[in-house]
Amino acid sequence: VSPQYSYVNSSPFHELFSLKPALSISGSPCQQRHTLHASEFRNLTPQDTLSVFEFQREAEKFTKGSRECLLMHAEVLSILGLCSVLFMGWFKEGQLLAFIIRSGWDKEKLQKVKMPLSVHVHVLAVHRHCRQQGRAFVLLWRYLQYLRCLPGVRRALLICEAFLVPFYEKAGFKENAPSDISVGSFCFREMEYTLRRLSYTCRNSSC
Ligand SMILES: CC(=O)SCCNC(=O)CCNC(=O)[C@H](O)C(C)(C)COP(=O)(O)OP(=O)(O)OC[C@H]1O[C@@H](n2cnc3c(N)ncnc32)[C@H](O)[C@@H]1OP(=O)(O)O
Repeated sequence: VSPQYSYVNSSPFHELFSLKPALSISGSPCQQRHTLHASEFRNLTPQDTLSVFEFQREAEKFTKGSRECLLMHAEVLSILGLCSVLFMGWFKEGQLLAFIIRSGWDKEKLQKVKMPLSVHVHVLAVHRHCRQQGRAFVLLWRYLQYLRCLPGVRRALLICEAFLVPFYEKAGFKENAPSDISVGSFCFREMEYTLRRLSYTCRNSSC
């Protein structure tokens, strides 16, 4: 499996999840250069640090009191530099629309364990101007398909607030016992997704 994952409307699933017409995100200049892909799913890299940092800062989850969850600019830069293979962004004409980043990123762990058994999704976020259009669902689905192909990864785990449980259940996650993690007054549910191997990825492999 190539560590770089670039997905430019060419997947066999594209017809299932074709994109809606181009959006103009107000407040941020839309890049229109011909060299930019109309729509692209790819791993996030350190060059995306500023976009990710600004993006998560505006997400209401972080501005309504739960600032402990906010990753600092240096942390974002550091985690994107360490293991970009587990972070995915959805770009439209070069503009970041949505991203997923995983947690458990401390340097020691990443150096010891090249590919973890469980991937902990830390943040799934969609730009506030693009919500309620099914984008989080599409990105999550693509991310789970992608994880399936990574050797050794067996499940995806995340914690979320109760109101998002139905959303993650719709995406195939099952609720575990309530999480003992709390941030200020926020309590969380733990959700788990078991990654079943696709038959063609198992052929000629030990998984
Ligand atoms: C592991 C984690 O990251 S948990 C934290 C999730 N991220 C955040 O809170 C960051 C800020 N919020 C966001 O970025 C977005 O609102 C997201 C990621 C939660 C949802 O993105 P969207 O693209 O709008 O979601 P999408 O359109 O695919 O699905 C919408 C579904 O999400 C759920 N949902 C999204 N926001 C809410 C909300 N505020 N209240 C209740 N349900 C919600 C609903 O189930 C909805 O389903 P419906 O269309 O049947 O009503």
